[in-house]
Amino acid sequence: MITNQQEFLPTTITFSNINYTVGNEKLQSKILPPWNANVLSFWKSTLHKQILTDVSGIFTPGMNAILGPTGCGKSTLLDILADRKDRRGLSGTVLLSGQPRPSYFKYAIGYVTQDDTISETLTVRENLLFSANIRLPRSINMYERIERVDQVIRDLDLLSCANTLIGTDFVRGVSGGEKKRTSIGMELVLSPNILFLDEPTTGLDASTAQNIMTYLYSLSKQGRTIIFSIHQPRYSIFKLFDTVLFLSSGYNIYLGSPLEVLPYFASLGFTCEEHNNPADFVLDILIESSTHSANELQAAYLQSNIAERIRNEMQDNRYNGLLKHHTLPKYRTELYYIAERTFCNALRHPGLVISQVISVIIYGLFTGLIFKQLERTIDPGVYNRFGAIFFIVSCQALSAMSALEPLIKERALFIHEHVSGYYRVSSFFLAKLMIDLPLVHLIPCLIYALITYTLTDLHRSTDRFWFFILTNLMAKIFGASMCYFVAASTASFGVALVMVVSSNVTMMLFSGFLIALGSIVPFLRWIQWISVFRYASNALAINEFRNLTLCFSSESDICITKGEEILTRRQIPHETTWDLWQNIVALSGIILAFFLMAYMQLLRMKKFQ
Ligand SMILES: Nc1ncnc2c1ncn2[C@@H]1O[C@H](COP(=O)(O)OP(=O)(O)OP(=O)(O)O)[C@@H](O)[C@H]1O
Repeated sequence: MITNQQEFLPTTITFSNINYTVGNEKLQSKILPPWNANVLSFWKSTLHKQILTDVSGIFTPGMNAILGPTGCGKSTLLDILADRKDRRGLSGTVLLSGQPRPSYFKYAIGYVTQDDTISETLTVRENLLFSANIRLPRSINMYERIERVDQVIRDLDLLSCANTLIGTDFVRGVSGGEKKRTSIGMELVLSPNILFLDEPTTGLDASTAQNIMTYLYSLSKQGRTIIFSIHQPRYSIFKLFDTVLFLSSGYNIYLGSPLEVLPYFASLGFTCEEHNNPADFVLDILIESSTHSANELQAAYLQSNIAERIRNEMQDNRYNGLLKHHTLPKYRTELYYIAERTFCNALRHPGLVISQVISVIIYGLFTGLIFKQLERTIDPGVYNRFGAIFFIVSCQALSAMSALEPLIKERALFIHEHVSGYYRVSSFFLAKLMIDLPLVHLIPCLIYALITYTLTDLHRSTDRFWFFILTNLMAKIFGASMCYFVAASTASFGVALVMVVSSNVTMMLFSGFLIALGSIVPFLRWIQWISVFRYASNALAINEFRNLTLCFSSESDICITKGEEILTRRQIPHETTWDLWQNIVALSGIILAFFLMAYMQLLRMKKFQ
């Protein structure tokens, strides 16, 4: 139970004439008459749609529930009140205790998402500590933060699972209820006056849902304003509410005390059967009502005494509680905590690090066995050496793709934390590069490169060895940089896979190893200049064939062909040192461009939902 009886200055959220539309009205009027909307179903999401219509009301300290049938606009209204919606298509005003919301509003409130966006590879305590460390002001020292986290753990009854991982696809973690309570705890360490929750009971069994709502009720009794959307609450939950707002097709049908719900609907001619749950009773009415009657129900409500009382309360400005100013922590503190979390994440993700290491060992041995005997002959030695080079480069660049799925999964977490003002984008990005790149990419890359170099009969010398390692690293980092960019650009794994595979296949075609570049139609030849496979393979080819003497056959001792001649025949420039290093410079440029584009995409990522 709640032991921290901190009192909060009562804070209200007043909203007037909220209208919200999505899509393009012009597009609808122009496109629909000549075309059938069903045929153009893929355009439907961009067609004009009114989601909320003239929604007004006030939420005061206590339990404020937004109810209604599915798709009626509950989450949309919640996001608008929490300042998480794109302002395009939005009109009306939202006030915080009678004043415009400050710019840091969304960073100073608590917002719990429906699908519990928390780090799955951390324990309950580690997640809470991360939130406390990164979001609490500098004036609160480490001991106080730990004390606050312990307090939240006790309050949320999470002691028994405090050191349990949240859980991934591979590792069973906490239960659904414990995960939801951890999500709430992530916000409570901030001790916010206002807490928004999007469907906090969805997916939970009846007793867990009851526990969560009872806990929220006790929080509201501390003076907090708790605002949440909810689906079909049981009566035992419904009676915990102080204010209920019923929405139907985006119209507010009722806003007021839950105690007055039944008398109000009775006055409209809807009689509730004895022992029926009032929430179920109203939801049944709303499910049966069409948009047209939702409009009429809103008009009836606006003329009621209850609506009149709410309007007076909205004018009243009885409460004046505001939010504490939100400040970001020092850059290096932020970087430290994100890097620490990324490190745990990488180590505890067996699907990534361990499987990567095992697969590169197996693949390294396989490559080594296949290309074990690289004869110093023109035929098949030259052919096999080029094959080995191209294969090694392809393995390095393509194996980075295994990081794509975890990166896409992490996207939702990044968006939630970014929107909630946990950290700067640059510190998130830098921490990922500092930790993920070596752990997830560079170590497997080095293992693969060392095994293949040891087992194959590639041209050996100290200089050649180091250059081989460098080129392998560049190919791998390129693969990783492309995955970062793609994961930052799309939320769909399928689309990401298509983007990565098609770009790599195109670059492979223009490597000069599958088809002579001069044979390709001239207007497509420019692609060779952005082909990472061409630069990396050329670099390794020069490394291999320079100063290599080749014989006519294994049995022959006539060894007069120089490796340089082979390079000339393949039109690979190799005369000067720059000819070799220009490939590394080009690779660095392409890698840098992908990292920059990934960073820009993260910056551009929607701050709204
Ligand atoms: N960007 C958008 N483009 C098109 N339609 C949208 C968009 N955002 C919301 N909608 C539509 O607006 C309506 C309200 O959505 P919202 O998510 O707010 O409903 P909800 O009441 O929370 O539903 P549920 O209870 O099922 O979560 C839905 O019909 C939804 O499809």
